[in-house]
Amino acid sequence: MLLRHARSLLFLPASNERAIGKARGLPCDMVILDLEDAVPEDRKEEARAALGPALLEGFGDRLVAVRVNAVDSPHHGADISALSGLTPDFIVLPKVEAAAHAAQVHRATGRSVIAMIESPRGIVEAQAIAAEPGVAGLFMGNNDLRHDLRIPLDADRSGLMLAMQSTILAARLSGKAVFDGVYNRLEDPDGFAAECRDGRALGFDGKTLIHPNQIEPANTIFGPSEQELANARALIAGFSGGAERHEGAMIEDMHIAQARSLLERAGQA
Ligand SMILES: CC(C)(COP(=O)(O)OP(=O)(O)OC[C@H]1O[C@@H](n2cnc3c(N)ncnc32)[C@H](O)[C@@H]1OP(=O)(O)O)[C@@H](O)C(=O)NCCC(=O)NCCSC(=O)C[C@H](O)C(=O)O
Ligand SMILES: [Mg+2]
Repeated sequence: MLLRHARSLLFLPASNERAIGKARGLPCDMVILDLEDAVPEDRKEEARAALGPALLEGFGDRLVAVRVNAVDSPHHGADISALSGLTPDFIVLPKVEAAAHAAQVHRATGRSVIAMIESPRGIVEAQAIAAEPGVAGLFMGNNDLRHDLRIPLDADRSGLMLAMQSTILAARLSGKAVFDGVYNRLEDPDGFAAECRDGRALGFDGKTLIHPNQIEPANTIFGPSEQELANARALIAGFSGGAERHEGAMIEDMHIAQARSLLERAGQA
């Protein structure tokens, strides 16, 4: 699967053997083995040691990533050493504030990097980070961002809008994939679905997740839906060029291109 086609990207602590086993049967598009915030200090070594067996057994046709600790963390060096000889599809690098940080990790691991944008400096540098050749995509880190921007955890996302749109803009300028941040409330399916719809409407390709019960709704909402696919097929079938009327709206070449990428995403191009 291409990174930009991923809808559901599930984090789990690399120290959680049960969650690793469970992920192999879940319908997520990417599994992210976390060495950073989901792993307590006294289990970092155990988490690193779990990477080899987990990656060796693999996760079927799901994309696989490892999130290391940030470049300025005391754990970063040991994380990079633990990756020697391992070949996850991507390295997720948190708290990226300079393109050079991502380039450094790409050089050290030989893997494509997904850079997390989760600080004011990261937002300001997002265009340079996304343009770095070793960077395949960007993740929003809205929890860290709320902390740095002093946005209360229970406030809506209006205070994050500039940051999210700047990150999407940066990714698109360089033709990279970009994914929405996690939703923390595990027992609020309506709130989760609303945030997925909001994320898709903003332009994110998919959503990072923290729990199995978030996968199906993310897959559905980042879809595309059967109705959207039917509309796309009808649009392409009826189009002969220039500006035309289609079901009461003007369509032009770019609408056909958009319809084709929807079909491509659904494997129906
Ligand atoms: C959030 C959790 C700690 C909740 O755990 P728990 O209450 O134990 O979950 P459940 O009892 O509901 O679990 C039911 C079964 O599902 C499995 N499970 C749970 N979570 C996962 C998962 N993420 N992946 C795979 N499987 C999972 C349990 O093992 C149960 O299975 P079974 O026993 O067989 O029935 C927990 O969900 C969790 O740890 N989630 C991931 C947390 C994480 O990785 N956090 C880091 C990413 S968040 C982030 O990046 C923030 C960002 O940096 C920012 O700044 O915004
Ligand atoms: Mg974070």
